[in-house]
Amino acid sequence: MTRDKFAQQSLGGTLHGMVKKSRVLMVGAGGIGCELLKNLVLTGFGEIHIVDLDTIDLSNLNRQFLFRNEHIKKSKALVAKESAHAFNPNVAIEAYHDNIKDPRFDVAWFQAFDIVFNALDNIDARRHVNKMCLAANVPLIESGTTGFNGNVQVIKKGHTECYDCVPKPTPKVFATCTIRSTPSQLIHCIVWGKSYLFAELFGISEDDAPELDQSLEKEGNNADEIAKLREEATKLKRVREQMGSQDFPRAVFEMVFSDDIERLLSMEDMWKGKRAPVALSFDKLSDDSKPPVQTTLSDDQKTWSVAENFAVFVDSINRLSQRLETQRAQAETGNSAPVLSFDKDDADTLDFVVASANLRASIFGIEPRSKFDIKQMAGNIIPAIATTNAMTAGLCVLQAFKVLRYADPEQLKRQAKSVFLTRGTDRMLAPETLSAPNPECPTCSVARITLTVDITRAKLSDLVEDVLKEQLGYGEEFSVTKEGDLLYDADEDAHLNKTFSELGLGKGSSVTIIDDADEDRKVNVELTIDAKDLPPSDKPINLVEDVQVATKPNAAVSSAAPTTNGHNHENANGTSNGTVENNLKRTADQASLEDDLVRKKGKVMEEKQIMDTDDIQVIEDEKYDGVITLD
Ligand SMILES: Nc1ncnc2c1ncn2[C@@H]1O[C@H](COP(=O)(O)OP(=O)(O)OP(=O)(O)O)[C@@H](O)[C@H]1O
Ligand SMILES: [Zn+2]
Repeated sequence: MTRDKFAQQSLGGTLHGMVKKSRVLMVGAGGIGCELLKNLVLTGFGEIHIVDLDTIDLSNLNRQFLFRNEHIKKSKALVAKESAHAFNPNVAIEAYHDNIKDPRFDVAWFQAFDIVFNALDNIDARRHVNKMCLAANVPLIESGTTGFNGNVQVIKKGHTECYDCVPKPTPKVFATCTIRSTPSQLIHCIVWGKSYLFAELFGISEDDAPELDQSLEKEGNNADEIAKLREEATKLKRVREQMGSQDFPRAVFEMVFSDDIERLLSMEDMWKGKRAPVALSFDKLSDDSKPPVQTTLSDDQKTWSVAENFAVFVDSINRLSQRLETQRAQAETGNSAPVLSFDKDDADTLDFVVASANLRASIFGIEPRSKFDIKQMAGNIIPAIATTNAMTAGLCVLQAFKVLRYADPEQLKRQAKSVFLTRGTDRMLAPETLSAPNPECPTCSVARITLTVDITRAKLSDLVEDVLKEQLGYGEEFSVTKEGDLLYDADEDAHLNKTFSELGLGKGSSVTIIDDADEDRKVNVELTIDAKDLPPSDKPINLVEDVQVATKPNAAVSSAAPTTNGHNHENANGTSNGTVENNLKRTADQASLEDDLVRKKGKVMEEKQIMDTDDIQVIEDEKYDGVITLD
């Protein structure tokens, strides 16, 4: 019996032949990636390339089953290749321990694949691969999971929505005043410990903290309170100068848990109808009885008492100060001063944030939590679930079959699905028809033009004046951006005299041109740079071919975002939550009625040995103890 007999039987000869001949790329070899690679190898995908920049961590082993203890600190891509190859030596696997954003993975490299799979954990890398697949015109199967939710989406340039067609929500931010003056939940105290106290003492200042919303200050609200908060931060900077002295823990403690709280209390208006905070005393807590700090630290599931949190606070602040002092002593003069950053897996930083958050919580009458719980909250951790990854990876392969089978893109659009995996609704899997591209999408509704540029000679002004205004016919109102950062518009001319290399624009990088004219607006254009040394007598920047930029159809502006599916609530991990809100969906009752038909049909299929992977729907059927029926 040949190794691929079963794959051939279940897929049928034609599709199986296509699978065997295919050349695919998998980006990311983590939770979804390990499952997906196993599926691809066992199904017999002929040539599989894997890219992952990371090394294996102990915390990966519970679900990333291609990795074992002895692989810790080794490259994920290389170990995944070795482990998976043993499942099917007929498959060729190539592994790269690298960032997918590396210039060596250019458009031509992407073009050599039949399908690209994203098995990533961050929006930035997903957007990059999305862009490369659009540029290379290669179908992309995008996937993501968060806890029990998963989703898979097929992206085909010009025919379906791309990853950027539906804008992604920005991460949650908290108002500064809630964090600094009036916390009402433990998460506010954790953000305070992590993004304010820790950052001010050991890291970069709060001005750079992404979780704090500074807009209140900009709008001039609560002027007195803001002034007070600024004063506190300045005082804390002075306390920071005492780092290394024996009195440092006391100085920090008394400032943030005693003096600042007393000052807050003096703003009586703030506490009308609210529980007023109660300041803590360093001396009293020093005298309170508590176990040795190592005993407290050894139990991360227990909620520590105020005295225990106090002991951990003092202990961790000493550990962190010593570490920073040592780093400073070793730092070379002339380099910027070393700083520490919060990492949920760095025990010193986590202990400090847990103790600080719980002490602050006790001041404001908020329920404290265990170190284990606070680690999840501080690290924005949503537990990764192996089963969700496995199901999602399975769905990726089912969609890949459609990509291989339907060469005609419009047929593919009709046959392939965007699938949502979710709990808490009638159906675990909700397949959806793919939407058409959003005509306003900043990524896929763009025209792509290549420029030959001598990057050491060409200036931004050459691009603006010679290429855009002169050759492509832009008026005065347009902007030039690089990865979302503004380089030029009618009010921003600071960079005009800089060369491309000074602006960090080299081979393969690109800028986007957005026309802001009132009428006949041109479609967005992405200019990709082909860096070349050009003779000094030549112009330093040239269009590769004669092009004209089309104008936007007026109607498209209002018909913009295809938000018909109500599914696009993306969370931090980049997966949508898959809530079923669409009226077009069948109800549970309808679904179970259909189940009977499905089962009958299944029987007939079994008898006739018809193997057709199209239109697979999975329905959880409670009447039959959660049996899953494939239609
Ligand atoms: N730019 C990138 N280039 C290549 N690989 C990337 C890039 N960004 C992320 N990855 C990889 O994508 C994978 C995503 O896997 P997963 O979501 O399971 O994350 P993880 O880091 O393995 O686990 P966790 O974040 O839950 O600890 C990781 O292995 C990560 O290294
Ligand atoms: Zn798009």
